[in-house]
Amino acid sequence: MMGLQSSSGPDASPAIRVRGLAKRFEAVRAVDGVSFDLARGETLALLGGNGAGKTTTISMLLGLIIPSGGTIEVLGHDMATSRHLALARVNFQSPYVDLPRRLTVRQNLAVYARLYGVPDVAGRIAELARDLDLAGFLDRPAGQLSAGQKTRVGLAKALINTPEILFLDEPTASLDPDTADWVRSYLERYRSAHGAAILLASHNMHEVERLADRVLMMKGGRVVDEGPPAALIERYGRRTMEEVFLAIARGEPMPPLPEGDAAAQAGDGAPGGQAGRRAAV
Ligand SMILES: Nc1ncnc2c1ncn2[C@@H]1O[C@H](COP(=O)(O)OP(=O)(O)OP(=O)(O)O)[C@@H](O)[C@H]1O
Repeated sequence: MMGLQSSSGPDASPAIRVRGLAKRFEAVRAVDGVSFDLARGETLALLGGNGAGKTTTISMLLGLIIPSGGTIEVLGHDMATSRHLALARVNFQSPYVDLPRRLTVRQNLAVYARLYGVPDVAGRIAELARDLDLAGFLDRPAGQLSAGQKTRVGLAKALINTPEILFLDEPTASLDPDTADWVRSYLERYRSAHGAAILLASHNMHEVERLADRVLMMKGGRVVDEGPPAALIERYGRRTMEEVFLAIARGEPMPPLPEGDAAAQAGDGAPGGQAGRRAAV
């Protein structure tokens, strides 16, 4: 059986592979040559100030916006030609998407479960209601929920098809610190139980430090730096990701390159990389 899983087949591919991704809105280069991989089981945070190009990037990964250039592979499928094969196996959560307000939480989840072809709809809803503590408002119209309850329902919707890639936009928005912490632990458990990859957009740097294996810093539609949060904090000589974020957003002077890195990374056309950072900032 091993032989069937060739190293170039869909199962060996990263969760996401993006090369030279670009999107122009008339004169605005919203995304301008972005390349990165998201490994299976990895959590990658997409960071950047307002207008950096995060939402446009995620929208292209979800097939909601057609790129002006570049390629996207999701779970080994080219999004330009076979996006339907990829989209059935991913899902997303965003506080900016409202569920139909008159349908109850249970009805909403059932609609999404059927759209994704979930085999045991009632069973999956019961499971998520237990995991995300929805039981108290499962039969209430979605329009009558508090902001924090809506966030949890949004997560349940995002997990309904047990996705292999989860796109999260501010997953703990409007949650009190205790519930936010609990949701983060739940996401970590979900990721390890299912080997799922997570692409996270968040302005909460504490959340990023806690959840992300790696961070992509975007500015002006380009990736200006990348690395694990601890490595970025060390390289920038700061104490937290919040301070790193501010340093990059404000274009503060870069720290010196670590010994040996300059030669190794100069001219490196690989995703991100210090050469790109120098050029882009
Ligand atoms: N439909 C559109 N038409 C024209 N310009 C757009 C459109 N969508 C986004 N832009 C522009 O593209 C750039 C990137 O926007 P994007 O929403 O991707 O940024 P973002 O990093 O998600 O920002 P935020 O943190 O504010 O959500 C911005 O300059 C924005 O004004």
